[in-house]
Amino acid sequence: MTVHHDLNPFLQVEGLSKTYQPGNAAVPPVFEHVNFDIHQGEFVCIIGHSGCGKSTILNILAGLDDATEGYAIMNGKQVVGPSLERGVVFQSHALLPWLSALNNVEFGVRSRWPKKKPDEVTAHAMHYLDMVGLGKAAHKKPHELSGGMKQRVGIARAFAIEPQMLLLDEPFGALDALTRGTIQDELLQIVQATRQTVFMITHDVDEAILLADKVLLMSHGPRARIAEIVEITLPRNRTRASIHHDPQYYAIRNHLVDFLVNRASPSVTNHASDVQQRHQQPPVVRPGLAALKSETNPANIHILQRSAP
Ligand SMILES: Nc1ncnc2c1ncn2[C@@H]1O[C@H](COP(=O)(O)OP(=O)(O)OP(=O)(O)O)[C@@H](O)[C@H]1O
Repeated sequence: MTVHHDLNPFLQVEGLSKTYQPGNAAVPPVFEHVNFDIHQGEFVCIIGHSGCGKSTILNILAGLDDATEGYAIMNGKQVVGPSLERGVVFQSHALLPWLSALNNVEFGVRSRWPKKKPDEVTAHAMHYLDMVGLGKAAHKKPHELSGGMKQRVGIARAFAIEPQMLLLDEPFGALDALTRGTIQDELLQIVQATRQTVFMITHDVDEAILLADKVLLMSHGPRARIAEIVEITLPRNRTRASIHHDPQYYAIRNHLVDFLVNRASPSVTNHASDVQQRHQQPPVVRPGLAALKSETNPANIHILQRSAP
């Protein structure tokens, strides 16, 4: 787990709110007072019930939608409009159907570096296709690829432009469980190799624990908020096969599921003024470390020893 001490986060989201009918007081904002930071190289997941505004937040970070209030500052500049500095992958792969997998990735690479020579563009694109295990399928057209392979091409294309920030909107949502697991492993390896900064929406608690440094938990809308930030304190060398054996795993998993099932309704006990709330950072919790402490607590070790056969 990397501990970040820099005071200037790479991405700073401050007082963000979205109202679809700003002039109509009867229509409350979808979300409000959304504050969080993302540091360079961090992988951040956001989880919350359907309709709380996750995709809207991602689209605002991508520059594809505008906030009603508040702003996002990336690398010292306010996010306004789309940019190749931010790569986006949606649930549907959005490949150009008449181009091969390689040509689809090359298309992104050429847009990002128009002066790159053709053989450099190809080598660069192949490097990322190899990373997602598609080197051999590089010349196939999208209709010749499975759903999982198409999504891999989309991921290769997004990583290949080496954006400052990658925004993933449920990229594996439409895939079967087996394919999803394989691509999660690949993504984990790529992220560990590139230290790419990622903001990802997922509905899958296990996916979030596997991939994220921290998970933003969103309360229900309307007036949804980031209710809590959960630090995933598991060591970074995670694998899908071994993660369940870590004593922290179930504590973190239970914490996330408990939030979604029991605690996602907005709190009515926040007495801070509207202005205070607009700048209030969500509490940060580390349920994994609490589990580790209780494991090393002499009282618990005693119980474990007594109950051993
Ligand atoms: N163009 C629009 N006009 C009016 N309301 C909208 C518009 N787009 C989204 N909304 C509403 O804003 C809310 C948030 O939508 P959003 O897609 O961001 O939620 P989400 O958390 O990503 O949902 P899901 O998990 O189902 O994808 C929803 O209640 C939705 O109906």
